[in-house]
Amino acid sequence: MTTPLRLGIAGLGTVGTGLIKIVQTNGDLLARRAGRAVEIVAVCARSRTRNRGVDISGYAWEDDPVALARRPDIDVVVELMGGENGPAKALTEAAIAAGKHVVSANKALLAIHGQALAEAAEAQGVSLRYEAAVAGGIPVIKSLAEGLAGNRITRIKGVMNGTCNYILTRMEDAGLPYDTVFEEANQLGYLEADPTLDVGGIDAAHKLTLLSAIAFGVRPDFDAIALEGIQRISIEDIRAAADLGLRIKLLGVAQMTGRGLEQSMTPCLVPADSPLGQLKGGTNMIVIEGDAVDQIILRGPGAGEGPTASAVIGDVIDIARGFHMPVFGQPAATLDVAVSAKAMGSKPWYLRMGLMDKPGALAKVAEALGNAGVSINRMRQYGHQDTRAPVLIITHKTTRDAIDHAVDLSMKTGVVVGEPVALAIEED
Ligand SMILES: NC(=O)C1=CN([C@@H]2O[C@H](COP(=O)(O)OP(=O)(O)OC[C@H]3O[C@@H](n4cnc5c(N)ncnc54)[C@H](O)[C@@H]3O)[C@@H](O)[C@H]2O)C=CC1
Ligand SMILES: N[C@@H](CC=O)C(=O)O
Ligand code: NA
Repeated sequence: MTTPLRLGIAGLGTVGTGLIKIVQTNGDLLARRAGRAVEIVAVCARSRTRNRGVDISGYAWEDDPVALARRPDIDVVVELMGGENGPAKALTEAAIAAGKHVVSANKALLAIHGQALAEAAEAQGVSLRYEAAVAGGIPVIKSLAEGLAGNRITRIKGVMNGTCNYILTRMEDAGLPYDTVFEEANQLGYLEADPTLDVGGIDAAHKLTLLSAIAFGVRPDFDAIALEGIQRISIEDIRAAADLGLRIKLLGVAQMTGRGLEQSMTPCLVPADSPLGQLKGGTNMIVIEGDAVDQIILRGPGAGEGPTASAVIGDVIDIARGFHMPVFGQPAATLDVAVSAKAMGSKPWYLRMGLMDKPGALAKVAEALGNAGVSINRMRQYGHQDTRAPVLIITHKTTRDAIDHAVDLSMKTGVVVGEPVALAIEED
């Protein structure tokens, strides 16, 4: 008789509760597929008594996550607490040191400490798996590390934060204000404990860090990503983009160029009728390009209870089956230090600025752009607002540095009111 695989779960919030529901509901199926029973032995959270809609009375309780990690009756520690440092890091390190496998949904922890944790796990011969950490229910880690393992990956791009996509698309479709759609995302269980990680693009950049490590064989390096959140995007931008046949997405791009690995996570404009432009709500999409496969597109729920727990249990089943893989798809010691640049390549840009409503204002801004080497493709002026004349400029292809310089020079003309908004247009 094969012994059961015994789990200890740290964190009983959205994802932890989802995991318990799957184990309790699909126990027979898991046992058949894993070849052995999967049992929850012990759990740990801040509150023992909170009503979670699941019965946890049959599991041992631990107040201290590290004590849970060290329990001799546990084979796999599932870390669903979150946080880049603190108890999540201590528990993961303790579990690895105690020779336990770890399954985690914690992209922040892995993006910042992934290299050290991977080296420790590989030295101990245990698995450290994190499918839930990137794009929730989409099996993107498996796709890259297993299905596409024979490809030289050339580019990854995609929408990797459900909260941001939910906010941007609900504001446009339902004409609802930011605060209302933010609360809806909260109710759906999409938000990080600190939601500035979501809207600041940091959560999505953590995910891109992990994908880049697997795809390009580089050490996880969060600081190598050019980063900007969606906080400055207004309903005016969403409407102006729609008028141009475009939609705003928080888009991650990682590509190997002659200059090295270029990585960015920034709000971008994409054609409204493209697969990325059509993406609604908390859905994520990852486009992967490889030398042999050409292009594949993965689309699915990137957040929420069921989808995220689905990814966690997939990792647990792999461990139950005895499947073992290096943390980032190749031994951590062989990962390169990334020759990376916080760059975005050359693209057309969207610029929205408010100009003083006086003769010559537009000419001064056009001259400023010219002086920065930025060439204008098309321009549109909107109805005046008080003494302000909003103007939209679409440039020919140019670099982020040139756009930043153009914005600086425009501000120095003295005719720009407020902060201009600059968004790259991702055409292909
Ligand atoms: N909610 C989602 O859609 C997704 C979440 N994730 C990740 O999954 C992890 C968990 O997320 P959620 O379930 O949404 O969080 P949550 O806030 O709903 O739940 C966190 C749980 O951890 C427990 N916890 C936190 N600190 C603790 C401590 N010091 N000691 C004991 N227990 C502690 C809390 O009591 C709570 O039960 C995070 O790393 C998050 O980034 C990943 C993908 C999607
Ligand atoms: N907060 C995240 C949850 C999943 O990773 C998101 O909104 O995508
Ligand atoms: Na995933």
